[in-house]
Amino acid sequence: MMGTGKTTVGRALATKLGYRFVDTDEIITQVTQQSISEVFATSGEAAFRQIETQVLAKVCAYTHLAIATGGGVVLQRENWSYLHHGLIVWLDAPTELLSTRLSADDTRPLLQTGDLRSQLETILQQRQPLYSQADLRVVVTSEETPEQLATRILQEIPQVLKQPSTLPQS
Ligand SMILES: Nc1ncnc2c1ncn2[C@@H]1O[C@H](COP(=O)(O)OP(=O)(O)O)[C@@H](O)[C@H]1O
Ligand SMILES: O=C(O)C1=C[C@@H](OP(=O)(O)O)[C@@H](O)[C@H](O)C1
Ligand SMILES: [Mg+2]
Repeated sequence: MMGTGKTTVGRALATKLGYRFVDTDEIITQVTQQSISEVFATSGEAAFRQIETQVLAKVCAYTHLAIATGGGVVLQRENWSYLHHGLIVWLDAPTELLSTRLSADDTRPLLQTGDLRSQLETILQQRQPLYSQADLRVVVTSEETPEQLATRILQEIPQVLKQPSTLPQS
């Protein structure tokens, strides 16, 4: 979800792994030569989603790469086949924390109309079933730095790679 820290924590995670890092929004900004807000304003959300899918389709093929996506990447069914090239981490943060973080932020076009808190709640409610399809859910609180969160993600990844029930019996 927007504001949970995908861009910030994803970068920290890549550093810890010795991986490269890309953010799909940053690539979209580079290829369109427009900010995300400008893409939404001039071309609309549907066009943005098409570009996002094209970018994801390219970057998902790389190994040793941590990818931060936009929070709406879960909305397009075909994106899931690309996401599943890797391990999908869901940063799950309460709307209260998100609204504190994003109250002075005007870079997320979907949050620029109406009351921020209720917008976040509405979008989160719609997307929760999609986010819950991720491989790993990490609950975000205000207490941990991006580096601490990245460390915790690294600690939790082995548990989803080696589900006891899927291991061969010895
Ligand atoms: N663990 C954290 N602790 C404090 N602030 C954070 C943390 N993670 C992200 N932030 C801040 O929250 C805001 C949103 O983070 P960002 O990485 O852009 O989220 P996303 O990419 O999920 O929308 C930024 O201002 C960022 O600096
Ligand atoms: O959730 C969304 O629909 C969006 C999230 C944004 O990225 P972040 O999740 O990094 O804020 C960005 O892709 C765009 O504003 C749409
Ligand atoms: Mg981001």
